[in-house]
Amino acid sequence: MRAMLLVNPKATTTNARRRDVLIRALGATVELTVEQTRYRGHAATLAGTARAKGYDVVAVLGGDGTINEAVNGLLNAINGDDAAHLDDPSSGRPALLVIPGGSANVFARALGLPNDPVEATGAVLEALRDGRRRTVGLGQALWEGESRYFTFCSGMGYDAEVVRAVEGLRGSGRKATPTRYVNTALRHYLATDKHHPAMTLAGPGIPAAKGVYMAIISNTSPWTYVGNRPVCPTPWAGFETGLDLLGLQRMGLISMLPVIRQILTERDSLPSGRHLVQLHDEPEFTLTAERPVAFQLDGDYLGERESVTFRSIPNALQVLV
Ligand SMILES: Nc1ncnc2c1ncn2[C@@H]1O[C@H](COP(=O)(O)OP(=O)(O)OP(=O)(O)O)[C@@H](O)[C@H]1O
Repeated sequence: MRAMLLVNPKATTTNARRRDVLIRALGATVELTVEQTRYRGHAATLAGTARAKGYDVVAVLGGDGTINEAVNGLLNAINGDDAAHLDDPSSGRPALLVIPGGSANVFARALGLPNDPVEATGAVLEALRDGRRRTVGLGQALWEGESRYFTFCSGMGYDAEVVRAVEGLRGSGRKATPTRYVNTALRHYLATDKHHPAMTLAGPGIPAAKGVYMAIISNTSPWTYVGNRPVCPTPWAGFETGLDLLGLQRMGLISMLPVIRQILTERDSLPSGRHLVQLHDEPEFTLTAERPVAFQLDGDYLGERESVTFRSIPNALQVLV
């Protein structure tokens, strides 16, 4: 079995020692090629090359950003995606293996992997030896002739504004810790527009919902973690179903506090409240905005957009887990 390991040396919790331990462990089980990412987007190119060269596995040591790039490289194949037309498209692409090396590691943890890289390495090695695979669906966002796949979430509005603000802080050298996200979210709440909702949600078979301030689009649950606590605005979302959505039509504290309390409490029922828009297991929907709205995907800020379509891509990848 041939595997390409992509290491992002700049990811928050990745270091040379962890990388070397992992290389030794994986190298004893598979024929291993190791590549370090050198710039933004490099993981996509490397994963695309791995697929073109017929590798069986693409392994990633890094955070959710690097995993997102690798997944996009695997699906946007260099010579076109000939797997999309297979009954099971995942079987025509290298399998994915992830070892958490970022700050939040949402994708890895949502798959049930331990957040500790050493323990996670043990778990994925076992999966590799036993051939244990899980087929997962992905989300795809499409806007203005562009598109990108996402593994766990996308968002428009306030949450994307917070992602943008945290990215700004990281640009000035500060790390993205859970505390920093929470503090930035609280500070930014004072600045976000709470009086002029910009978005309308619509889709095939979905009644139009107007006046949406922010929307979280999920391919799995949890949406994120604050430390060890899972945050679940869309508790029914899963890798094996279509996309879920939670939209907020009120941004005042009286409306938001009960919702925040509910999504921070582990529960199987959907959040309840009068000004919520919720979708479960949908193949496609579109958010259109009266003015450009902040947009994020797997925690990566992607600018301001006026219309984004979200599509579920079933059976997209096999993950060794
Ligand atoms: N050599 C590099 N130098 C600078 N940036 C890089 C390099 N290699 C990859 N990147 C970029 O770093 C970004 C962040 O990496 P990654 O997501 O792996 O770690 P993280 O940000 O610590 O984790 P998380 O996404 O969980 O917060 C990615 O978008 C990737 O494009």
